Amino acid sequence: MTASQNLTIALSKGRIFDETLPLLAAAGIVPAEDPEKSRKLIIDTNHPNIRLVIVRATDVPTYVQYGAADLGIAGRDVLTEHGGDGLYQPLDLRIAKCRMMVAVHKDFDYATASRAGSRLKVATKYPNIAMEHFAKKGMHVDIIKLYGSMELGPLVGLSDAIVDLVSTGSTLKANDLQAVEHISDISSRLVVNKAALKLKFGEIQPIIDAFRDARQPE
Ligand SMILES: Nc1ncnc2c1ncn2[C@@H]1O[C@H](COP(=O)(O)OP(=O)(O)OP(=O)(O)O)[C@@H](O)[C@H]1O
Ligand SMILES: O=P(O)(O)OC[C@H]1O[C@H](OP(=O)(O)OP(=O)(O)O)[C@H](O)[C@@H]1O
Repeated sequence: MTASQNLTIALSKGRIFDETLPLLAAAGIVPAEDPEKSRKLIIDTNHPNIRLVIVRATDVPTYVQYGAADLGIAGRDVLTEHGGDGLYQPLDLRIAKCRMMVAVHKDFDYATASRAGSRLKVATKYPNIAMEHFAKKGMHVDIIKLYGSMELGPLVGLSDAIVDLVSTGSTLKANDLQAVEHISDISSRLVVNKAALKLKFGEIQPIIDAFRDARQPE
């Protein structure tokens, strides 16, 4: 019998970690620590050869692409912005579900602004997704790249619109914004380094199978 190979799984703290815990459990993997309580970036598990690395959500594809992690879990938003080079995406895990939307201040006349051929200023953390969306509509936009709190953009005159994630809608509502266009449905996916899948197939495939069986129905 050959010894099991080491596996590294990249996860982000917060909702992805929380929603991944039941899937990990279904694969028999239990983290030794809670990353919310620990400052450690490498978390051991009940398997001596499986460890978790805790990284920013937007960095998960990069760790997996370069093979610093064999597997990772990332939102479709993050994967689309990254481009997906070097990544095998076998499974939609149906977690961290939300929608990518265009939103504006509730008093802003978006219908007119988007028709008149005027340039629209759009603040977003997702410049590629936003560019593609407005290009398809034939609209000219100036993209302003932000790293968070996009909802502030229209309130302080930084932008006319935002492209951001919406779940309950309460962040938009609390900031007098409204969604005007749906760009795409978002959920998180399992991503696997393509070389690791070949070299560590015996370790990785059972995890893919366990996640597939344990995910919520559509
Ligand atoms: N309100 C939400 N409801 C459900 N899923 C969400 C929501 N906001 C974001 N997500 C999904 O969860 C993923 C992780 O979001 P999270 O808030 O943990 O990281 P982040 O703060 O967006 O990323 P980073 O730390 O890299 O800036 C996102 O990429 C998206 O796919
Ligand atoms: O429609 P809602 O249920 O209000 O959710 C939408 C909010 O969720 C996300 O932010 P998040 O909570 O991840 O904060 P962060 O981007 O600062 O991490 C997103 O960027 C919105 O601001």
